[in-house]
Amino acid sequence: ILRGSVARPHLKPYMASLQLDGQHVCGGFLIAEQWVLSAAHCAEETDGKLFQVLLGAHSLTEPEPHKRLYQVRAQFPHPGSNIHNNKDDLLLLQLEEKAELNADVRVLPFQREDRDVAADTVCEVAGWGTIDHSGTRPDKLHQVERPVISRDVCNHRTRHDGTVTRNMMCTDSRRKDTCKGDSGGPLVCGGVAEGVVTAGSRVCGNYKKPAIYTRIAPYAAWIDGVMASADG
Ligand SMILES: NCc1cccc(NC(=O)c2cccc3[nH]c(C(N)=O)cc23)c1
Repeated sequence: ILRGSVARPHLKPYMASLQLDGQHVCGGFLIAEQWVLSAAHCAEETDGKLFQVLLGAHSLTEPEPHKRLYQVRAQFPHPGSNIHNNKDDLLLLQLEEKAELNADVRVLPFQREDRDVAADTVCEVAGWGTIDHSGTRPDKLHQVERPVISRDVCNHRTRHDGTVTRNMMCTDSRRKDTCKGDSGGPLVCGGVAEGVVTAGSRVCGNYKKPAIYTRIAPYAAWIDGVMASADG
């Protein structure tokens, strides 16, 4: 998160850190007791290894009362996701067991109504992604508030030039923005997850390249289907 602030500890109890060999790779969030939603791009360079999911954390390194690292039973990238574009950039992770819910570990509801969030709506996004252009990685969760911009503005020739589909949404990226390692985290508007951070053009903090999110509502049926089929 560029030019945001350290989040209030444990006030985003749905946040997950997707880790490999103890290193934070991407964000994610708890959508059900045994399920985390993130971005498919996060699993691209993992060489087939499964993530571990850290829940209940504020600091990535310090001991905290409800912090716990969960093993992942299975990962389900959306079948339409691919390395060449941002389409269907969603990843479902089934935890090895149900997460123990408490004050620091909570499920976040996601939007099921497929209707665009109005432009200028101020939403918030959090993550353990890089916090400056030197690539400094924070120990503590950061957050930032960002206004939604219309798909037409985001698709302008000088911005994302028509590549933002109806299944995506954008927020203004002037100065304050998401960045490397924030992918997979939720864009939360009015207490509901409306989008999932995607790296998009990978650019951070440049107003010419607004942040792009995969809208969740269009994928509600896919999410329900995977959870139902895997839970048995
Ligand atoms: N503001 C939009 C936004 C949201 C989330 C992430 C990103 N930016 C990256 O993720 C990124 C940035 C720079 C080098 C990079 N190399 C790689 C990589 N996977 O090798 C990713 C990146 C941008």
